[in-house]
Amino acid sequence: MAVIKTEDLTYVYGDGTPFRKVAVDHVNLEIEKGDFAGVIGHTGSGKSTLIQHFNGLLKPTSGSVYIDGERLWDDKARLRSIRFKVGLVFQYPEYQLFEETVYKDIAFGPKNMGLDEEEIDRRIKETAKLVGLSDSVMQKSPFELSGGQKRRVAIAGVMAMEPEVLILDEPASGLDPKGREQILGMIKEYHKAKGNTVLLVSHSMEDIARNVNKILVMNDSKLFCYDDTAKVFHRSAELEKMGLAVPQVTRVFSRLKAMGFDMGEDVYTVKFGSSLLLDRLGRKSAK
Ligand SMILES: Nc1ncnc2c1ncn2[C@@H]1O[C@H](COP(=O)(O)OP(=O)(O)OP(=O)(O)O)[C@@H](O)[C@H]1O
Repeated sequence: MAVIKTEDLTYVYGDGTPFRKVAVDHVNLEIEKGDFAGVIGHTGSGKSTLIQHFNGLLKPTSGSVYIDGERLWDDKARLRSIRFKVGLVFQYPEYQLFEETVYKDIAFGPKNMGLDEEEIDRRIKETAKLVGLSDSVMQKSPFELSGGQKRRVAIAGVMAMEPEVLILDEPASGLDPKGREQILGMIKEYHKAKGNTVLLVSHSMEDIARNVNKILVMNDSKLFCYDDTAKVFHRSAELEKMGLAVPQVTRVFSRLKAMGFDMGEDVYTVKFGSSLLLDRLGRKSAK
């Protein structure tokens, strides 16, 4: 069974006003348990509006959202437990840190879930390790930390709730290249360790290509596709028409393919690095 399913999901901002805007338009989607998916689309294509339906932050104007087969909004009292099941990390989550210590900040979500102290402590230690926060940092004020570290704390706070689905809206935005790598690497590690469903909204095709195995493309409020990374990058001409730059390495491989160098499917899974390219070219020219 799909962990997230939508049926004709539609959301309209400002309905009945002159500012009416259909932000999500009849989206039918099934996301399987364990998928690690990138959500891409140009600015204003509906990515954030779509994901905010998955934990009941937004109520569909029409259509339905199911989490683990349960239709959201049928029973409002159940929404709280859905929010524990589907963790949402907003852009710049570090602005929401407020506790005196890093430890207390990460503990906030698990405490709200009503877990006992021992379980909270176990989760905090496990999550801190996963996101690379050392013991010495745990009793510091989050405000003493660097920007990248603050973001780790904020993300760890949601991870410690052990949601079945973790959704992150632009988790690397505003960080320098090293910081981006670290945050994305840590999310990849989390997925590997937990096997939970992870959705990563990003403007950067390079970030997406290197990390996920599925891609959801939004275009003009509609779902363009939800498919394996390799298959989506195969549609590079259509993506470019939508203003979505295909990662450079993929583009190079596409051009080489058009020139008669057939390097097979795996190049679209974006195994970065010139060694692969040289290896493939070497093998081709040796034939
Ligand atoms: N609160 C709001 N009120 C009115 N219109 C909104 C609101 N939030 C978003 N919109 C509009 O809905 C459409 C979809 O916005 P959304 O933020 O979901 O897109 P996005 O793909 O996440 O964009 P970005 O990549 O810039 O974050 C856009 O046209 C946007 O202007």
